[in-house]
Amino acid sequence: MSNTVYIGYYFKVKPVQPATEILIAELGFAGFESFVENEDGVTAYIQKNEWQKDILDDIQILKSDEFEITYTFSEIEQVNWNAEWEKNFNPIVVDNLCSVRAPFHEKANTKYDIIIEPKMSFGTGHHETTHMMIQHILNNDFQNKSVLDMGCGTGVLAILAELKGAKPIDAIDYDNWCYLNSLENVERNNCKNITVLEGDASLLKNKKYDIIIANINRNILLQDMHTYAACLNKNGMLFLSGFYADDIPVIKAECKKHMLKFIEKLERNNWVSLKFIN
Ligand SMILES: C[S@@+](CC[C@H](N)C(=O)[O-])C[C@H]1O[C@@H](n2cnc3c(N)ncnc32)[C@H](O)[C@@H]1O
Repeated sequence: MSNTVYIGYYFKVKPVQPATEILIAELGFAGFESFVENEDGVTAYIQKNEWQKDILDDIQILKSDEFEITYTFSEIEQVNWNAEWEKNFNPIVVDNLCSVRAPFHEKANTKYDIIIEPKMSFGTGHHETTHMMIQHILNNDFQNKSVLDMGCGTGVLAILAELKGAKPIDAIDYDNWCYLNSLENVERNNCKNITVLEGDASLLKNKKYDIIIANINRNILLQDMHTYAACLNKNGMLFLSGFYADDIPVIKAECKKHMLKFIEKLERNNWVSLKFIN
């Protein structure tokens, strides 16, 4: 429970994605500190002493004709974050094998039981892309493989990789909150083989991995593909997600440029996740 005074903005977004994701990114840059997503959009919180009347003036997505975004806001004396997460984070189970739940949920009866304190980071397993990446990890051999989890969010994929026997594992995110949250979750799940790093693809000079997992977005993946390809050991596997079915041709073309061979596609609600090998 925090005693800080917050301003809460309640955004309704149509259609909800990808606009909500973009909105959260922009609000984060503007100083908003915490976000709770729901089926209509997102509630975003900023500390009152960080707030100004024109705080939303530079939020570009609010000016877009492609999305309809409405909002109200109000001052909140105290935010009970635990209650907020409890309301918004349901445990999930992937293929009856892996569950992702919060500490306040009951212990799951699956082979892999991952505990995530989601806070603000992406990666609760609720998102289609995380779900499919979990499926890829479940379906492939990770035993004793070196792994990079690029854009690790809460660290959920790196944690599953360790549970499947991978080592060593680097989990990287450029967002400070995700970096801190991943460190917390790695410890919470007693992982011993994961190094969490704050940064981006520029950290990957001279690094080599047997497996690279990157659930980010189309543009970052296209931009950094040459780096991923250079970091992948011979016979390595690359798992990509964070984009739509329509983006498959451009992602495949970029991979082909780097001699990465397409192997498999998973799809959920128009989001996709692809496997490549080199
Ligand atoms: C879609 S989330 C995926 C989180 C988690 N891996 C999962 O599967 O649920 C993408 C993550 O990538 C991070 N990210 C975005 N661009 C990045 C970049 N250039 N370098 C490193 N991390 C990045 C974001 O901060 C975010 O946590």
